[in-house]
Amino acid sequence: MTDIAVNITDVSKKFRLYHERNQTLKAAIMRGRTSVHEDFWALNDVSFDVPRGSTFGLIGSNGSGKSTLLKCLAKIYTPDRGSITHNGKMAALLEVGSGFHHELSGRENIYLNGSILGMSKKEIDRKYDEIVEFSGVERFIDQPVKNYSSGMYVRLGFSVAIHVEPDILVVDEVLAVGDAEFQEKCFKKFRDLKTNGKTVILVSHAMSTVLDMCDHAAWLSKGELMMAGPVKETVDAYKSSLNLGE
Ligand SMILES: Nc1ncnc2c1ncn2[C@@H]1O[C@H](COP(=O)(O)OP(=O)(O)OP(=O)(O)O)[C@@H](O)[C@H]1O
Repeated sequence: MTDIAVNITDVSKKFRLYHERNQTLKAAIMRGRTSVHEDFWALNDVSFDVPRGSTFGLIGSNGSGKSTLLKCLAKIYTPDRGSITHNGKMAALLEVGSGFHHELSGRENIYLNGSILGMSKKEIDRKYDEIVEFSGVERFIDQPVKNYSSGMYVRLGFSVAIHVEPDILVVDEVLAVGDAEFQEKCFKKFRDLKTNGKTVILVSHAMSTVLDMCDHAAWLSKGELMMAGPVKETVDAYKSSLNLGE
């Protein structure tokens, strides 16, 4: 078995930025089907490995490409160049409410989201009570989730994701919307996963959290990898770049 949970090699991802030169309907009709756009590379030749069993922080300023990279990991986006390979079962919690159907109840969404993440109905039946208990939203479990607060969404989403028992758990900044008690519960869960040799990849703007939780980190800036390695060195380098006005 390899010591690498995720290998990212020369990953680039581009988006199209559309520019409307003239906003009138007449101009749009005259222009026909052609549109004016430029290619924007949100990730540019990014390569690094995530060691198995590490808690790995992804850091960098707003718009540096962290969420785009996580979406490539979770196969929501396909990179335009490069490759990503991972060893083991992956579960991802990316945006508040992603994978949930707003009209359905919390109970129905546990089954929907659980099966999207690869659990069988039998497995969800078995874990259902634990999922609800960890989420702390028991009272509202039969209400449509469109009435949930963002913290409640994240509680339920996180609870489903960890009950998939993934080898690699990928979490975007979403935990920040949970309250202090729930965040502490999540951090405890990260420690348990680490003790059991599982890998956690998380995005955070809170450097104290990254230093506290992670052993490794990668720093992205404007879609490029600036540094990947032990957490302290990487966070220090990122912080000094901010003092210098990166
Ligand atoms: N679907 C999209 N279409 C066009 N541009 C996009 C799209 N998704 C992301 N981008 C652009 O890609 C860049 C990287 O965005 P991304 O969300 O990955 O950054 P981030 O590091 O996660 O930022 P933040 O810390 O603010 O969450 C940004 O400039 C953003 O505008």
